[in-house]
Amino acid sequence: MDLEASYKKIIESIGEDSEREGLIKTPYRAAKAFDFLTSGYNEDLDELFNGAIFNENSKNIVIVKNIEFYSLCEHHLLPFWGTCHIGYIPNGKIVGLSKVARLVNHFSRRLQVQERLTDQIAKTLEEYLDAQGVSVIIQAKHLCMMMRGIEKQQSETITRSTHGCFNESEKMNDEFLKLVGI
Ligand SMILES: Nc1nc2c(ncn2[C@@H]2O[C@H](COP(=O)(O)OP(=O)(O)OP(=O)(O)O)[C@@H](O)[C@H]2O)c(=O)[nH]1
Ligand SMILES: [Zn+2]
Repeated sequence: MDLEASYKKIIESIGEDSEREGLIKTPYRAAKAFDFLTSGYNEDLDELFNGAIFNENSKNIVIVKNIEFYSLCEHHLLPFWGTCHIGYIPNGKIVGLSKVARLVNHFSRRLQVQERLTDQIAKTLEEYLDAQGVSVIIQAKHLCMMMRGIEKQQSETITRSTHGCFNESEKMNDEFLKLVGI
C-alpha cells in the first residue's frame, strides 16, 4: 500500500469521512508532506559533500551554530525540533559551510531519536573531513512530550556528541561552549 492510500486508511480509521470536501485531497497532501519530512533517506552523502571539501591548513576551530532543524520522533511520529551547533578542528581539510547545514537536514529528515541524530552528524563529519575532533550539541523540544503524554511545555533536551581531540582537551571544549554561547 502506498503512502497516500495509507493516509486515507488512517483518516477512515478515526471515523472520519475521507470523501468529504475538506479531506478529499488530504491523503495526497499528507503523503507529499511526509515524503519531504523523510527525504533524508533518499540523499546520498557523497553527493551532498561532492566538490565542497577543500584542502586548507588551518588548525583552528570552525563552528557553525544555530542550525535549525525539524525531525520526527521515531516512537510517536511527532516532530521534535530545535537547533544544532557544530564545531570541528580541521586536519588539512575544511568543508563548505552550507554542507554542514545540509548534513543536519540529511539526518534530521527521517525517523529519529535525538541521541542518534547527534552522533550521526558528528561521526559523518569526522569521517569525511578526517578532522582532529568534532563536537555537536543539539537542543530540542519534543512534541510527544508536549501535546500528549507527560505534557511538559518547557522542557528541552540537550544532547552532545564529542569525538577526537574534544575528548582529550578541556580547553577546546571550553572554547567551543564559549563560542556557541550556551
Ligand atoms: N531517548 C529518547 N527518547 C525519546 C526521544 N523521543 C521520544 N522519546 C521517548 O521515547 C519513549 C517511548 O516510551 P514508551 O513508554 O514506549 O512510550 P509512551 O507510552 O508513549 O511514553 P510516554 O511518552 O511516557 O507516554 C518516551 O519516554 C519518549 O519521551 C528521543 O529522541 N530520545
Ligand atoms: Zn515521541
